[in-house]
Amino acid sequence: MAVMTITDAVIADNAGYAQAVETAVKAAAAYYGGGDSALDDDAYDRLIRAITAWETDHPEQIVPGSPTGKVAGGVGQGDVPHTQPMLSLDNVFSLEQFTAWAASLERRIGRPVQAWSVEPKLDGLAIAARYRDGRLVQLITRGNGTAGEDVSHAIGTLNGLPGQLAEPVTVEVRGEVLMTSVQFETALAVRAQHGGEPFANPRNAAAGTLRARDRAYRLEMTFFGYGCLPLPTTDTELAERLTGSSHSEVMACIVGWGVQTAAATDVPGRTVTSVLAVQDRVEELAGLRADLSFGIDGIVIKADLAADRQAAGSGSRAPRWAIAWKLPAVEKITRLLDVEWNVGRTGIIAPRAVLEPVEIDGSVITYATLHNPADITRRDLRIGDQVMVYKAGDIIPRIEAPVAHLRTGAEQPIVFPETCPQCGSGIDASEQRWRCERGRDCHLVASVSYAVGRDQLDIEGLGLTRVVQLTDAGLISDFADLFSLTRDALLGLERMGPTSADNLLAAIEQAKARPLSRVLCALGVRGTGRSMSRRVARHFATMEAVRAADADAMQQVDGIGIEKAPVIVAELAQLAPVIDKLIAAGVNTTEPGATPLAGNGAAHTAEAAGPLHGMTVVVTGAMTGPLEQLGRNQMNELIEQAGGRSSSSVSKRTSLLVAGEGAGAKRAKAEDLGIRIVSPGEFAELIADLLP
Ligand SMILES: NC(=O)c1ccc[n+]([C@@H]2O[C@H](COP(=O)([O-])OP(=O)(O)OC[C@H]3O[C@@H](n4cnc5c(N)ncnc54)[C@H](O)[C@@H]3O)[C@@H](O)[C@H]2O)c1
Ligand SMILES: [Zn+2]
Repeated sequence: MAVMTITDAVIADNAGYAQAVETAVKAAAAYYGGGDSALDDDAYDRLIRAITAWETDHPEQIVPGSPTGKVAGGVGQGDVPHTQPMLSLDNVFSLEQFTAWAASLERRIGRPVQAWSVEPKLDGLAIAARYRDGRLVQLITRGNGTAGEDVSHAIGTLNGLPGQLAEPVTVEVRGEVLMTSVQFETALAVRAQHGGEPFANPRNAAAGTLRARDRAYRLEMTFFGYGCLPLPTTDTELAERLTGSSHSEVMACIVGWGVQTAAATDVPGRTVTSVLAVQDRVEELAGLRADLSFGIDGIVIKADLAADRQAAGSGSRAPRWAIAWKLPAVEKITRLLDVEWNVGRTGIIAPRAVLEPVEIDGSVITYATLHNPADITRRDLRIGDQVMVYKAGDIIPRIEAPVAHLRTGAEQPIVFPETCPQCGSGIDASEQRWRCERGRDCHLVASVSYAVGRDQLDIEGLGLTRVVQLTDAGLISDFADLFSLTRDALLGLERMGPTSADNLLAAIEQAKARPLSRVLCALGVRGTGRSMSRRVARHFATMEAVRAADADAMQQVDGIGIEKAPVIVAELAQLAPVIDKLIAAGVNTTEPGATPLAGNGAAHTAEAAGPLHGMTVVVTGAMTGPLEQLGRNQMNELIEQAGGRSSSSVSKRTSLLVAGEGAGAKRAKAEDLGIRIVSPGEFAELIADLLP
């Protein structure tokens, strides 16, 4: 199990100390008060460790408001006195630390601890529930440990804490209030309906909900008991039974009365008799953490026997007979940079959050799942939000919710797609999970639409609707099948008359003559867009040479590195059936202007002699004259055929700017940098040989 390794911030001087105390107190007040803390637990704990370190070295400078050594950082409030203090817990982070703590406890009580009770440390907030004659009469928060707030208004909203016990006993049950993930999602939805800000995480939602008095809505929470003690009016026999029994016996007793405990979960408390057995159980619980429907932030280990607990006693902040073995933090705050919409194999359109990289439990997280669009709406998520991200074990990281109070006003709404982001078809939004109307054919429609696009094979008359029609009719299973479409097959399609069919066939026929670079681009090899396809085509000159290239040969192409090369080679191999079909259909397999070299397979291109040899050329503004009809991609093709390199941004390395009408910022920048600027007309003369 991971030991905490993150180095803590170091406080440099007294002013830094004062600042740290202020930050920590503010965070704790928000944390325990049900507001949003600006810090995640990990950041808070590191701050506290830094403050503690400073105070150890400068005991004379400790300020009275310091959060260290106090229950709830000293910020808890309330006017209902506790019968016995409700304390914090001391922490350990490793087996060594736990062993040392256990040894010191055994030294203190003067005998070995015979039994340890090992329970999950539920990540919610502590509450005392007072029962009189079996009826739940009062709920009190932990507050400052000595007195808490009366939150009896929450009676009836806590699953697992019955209004009436099975026996008419007078007792105080203590336990944790939290929200399960289902309760949290419901809370977010209800809150959004009422125009409230989202809760940052389940713990925050529980804290806020427990203390809220006059909300127009009620939210359900969950209670797990982990302690029980007598009240002053408890009858003597029961009082003695409670104080004289082992912790595990008391737990069994409250379960019998109808109170829910961790025994009802996948992580029940266990009693074990050795430190090593404690460690085993801790590891087991840690392994189960990711799959739980509620948060745990550690494991609580208690001396089970009443005699051991009494002998150990308590300090002012924490009992000496119990310890929290903390697990690594699985929740961090980071920024939501963007939302991507990915289409899965079956056409499911799933949003995915792009995050400012953040380290959680040893791995760097850059993406998080958002499941479905309703998830986003429920959370009122916005681009730029600070968000609480959760990642435990092997689960996919998820965004719990935004930390709404950290908003600056610069956050932007998340734009939902109106058509399928992969193929452009309609979206079926009737269910929670959106789906492309093409379902499993989405990828086919997308890849064919891409292949026939203007910058690839440029087949006129093959818009999305036609591609969908051909796909739905089962006439194509990849874009190469287009070249074997028959007139009869086309005529069988709806809204396809003889003229349209002939036009389409003619357009397809024309596409067979496209240069190799266009054909390569149409294949849609990952990581190779238009300009990379041109470079590959010019380098190898023929499809045969491209296919014969291994990773080493592929790496000779300008811009293809050691990582990309094998990926391209592998993808081309996978596309072999499609390429074979293209060749069989008579599609052109050569690049004009490039001639293949024997030997190393690299082509000898005309570029050495080209008029733009060695130049980096940028095009901006509207083209006129002989270049008027050319799109950017075609301009770039020309530049590269002329031996130059095309680029989209002006920098010191730019050799030439072709500035058409309406050229603005790029022109100004080129002027600043003293770069040569030509008009479209001048440029056309420069490359006149290459123009048709
Ligand atoms: N993010 C913030 O700004 C911020 C501010 C303050 C505190 N915190 C976090 O709160 C924690 C410390 O606060 P704390 O004193 O509330 O908790 P603690 O870690 O000292 O533990 C004591 C609490 O554990 C809970 N608990 C859960 N399961 C239990 C079990 N089986 N038996 C007994 N107790 C159990 C009880 O509520 C009890 O009050 C730290 O981890 C800190 O990161 C965060
Ligand atoms: Zn689609």
